[in-house]
Amino acid sequence: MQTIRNIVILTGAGVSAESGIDTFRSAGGLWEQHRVEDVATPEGFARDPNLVLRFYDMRREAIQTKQPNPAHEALGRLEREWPKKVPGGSVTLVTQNVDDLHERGGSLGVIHMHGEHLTVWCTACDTRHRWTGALIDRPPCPACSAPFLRPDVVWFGEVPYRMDEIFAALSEADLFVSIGTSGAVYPAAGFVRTAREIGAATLELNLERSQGSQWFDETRLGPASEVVPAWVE
Ligand SMILES: CC(C)NC(=O)[C@H](Cc1c[nH]c2ccccc12)NC(=O)[C@H](CCCC/N=C(/NCCC(=O)O)S[C@H]1O[C@H](COP(=O)(O)OP(=O)(O)OC[C@H]2O[C@@H](n3cnc4c(N)ncnc43)[C@H](O)[C@@H]2O)[C@@H](O)[C@H]1O)NC(=O)OCc1ccccc1
Repeated sequence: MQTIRNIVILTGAGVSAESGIDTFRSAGGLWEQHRVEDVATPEGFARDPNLVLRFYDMRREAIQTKQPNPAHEALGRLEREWPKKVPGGSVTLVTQNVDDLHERGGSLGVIHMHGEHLTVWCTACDTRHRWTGALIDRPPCPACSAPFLRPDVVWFGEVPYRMDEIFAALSEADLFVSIGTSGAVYPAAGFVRTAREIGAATLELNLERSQGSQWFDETRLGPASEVVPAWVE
């Protein structure tokens, strides 16, 4: 039995579903209400910036009324307890989510590979800042005062954030765990195969089988608020 020291965890929208945040591909999900190419691509933003800014202002407002659930809290606990239990051991939490529920659930150093809704990006002076107000009102950039702030999220066709850190953690992983993701979006959906290639054990915790289930040693089905605390305990 391989000793587990370094754990890499990837989460998706499913970990926040029970906090009342829409997932993307489920019935009535975000991608049913909005065309991806209109609201989550640089081309869509160029075509109709107001539509995109309203879409992210709406999501940001909704997310701020939500609370972390037992899945977020259990992952926060794991991150704190694991190094005590396994000296030198590590937990790296990578999320595709732009919400801050992992942080409010007690996780530190979360890698938001697709960005965060609480930061904004000035496309005039290429600086990032804490979100201050609805972007539809074109608030001035705190650094250059230009009115060109956009959501600090990774749109389709854009390069995800902190990929080198993610691949460095994957290359050291003994265990890769995927939670609440459909495995539909790359490069995140490819991490399980990278983990397998370097010999890590792979575990999927999800409500239903995903597009990547065949790549996992084990899949445990159920709501994240139940299967994640059960796995952490
Ligand atoms: C659609 C797909 C085919 N297209 C892509 O993957 C594209 C193109 C592409 C690249 N490589 C490829 C290879 C093959 C094919 C296509 C590609 N990828 C890109 O463009 C990426 C950028 C993609 C990022 C796009 N931005 C998002 N989000 C931010 C904005 C925003 O949030 O608005 S993606 C967005 O959608 C994805 C949604 O997926 P999930 O989170 O999984 O959510 P979903 O609703 O689909 O599923 C929910 C799951 O939870 C489960 N669930 C539900 N409730 C619960 C519950 N209660 N408990 C447990 N589980 C639950 C469900 O069963 C389900 O399985 C997330 O990634 C999310 O961040 N960029 C890139 O590749 O750049 C180059 C590159 C690559 C590598 C290195 C350098 C350069």
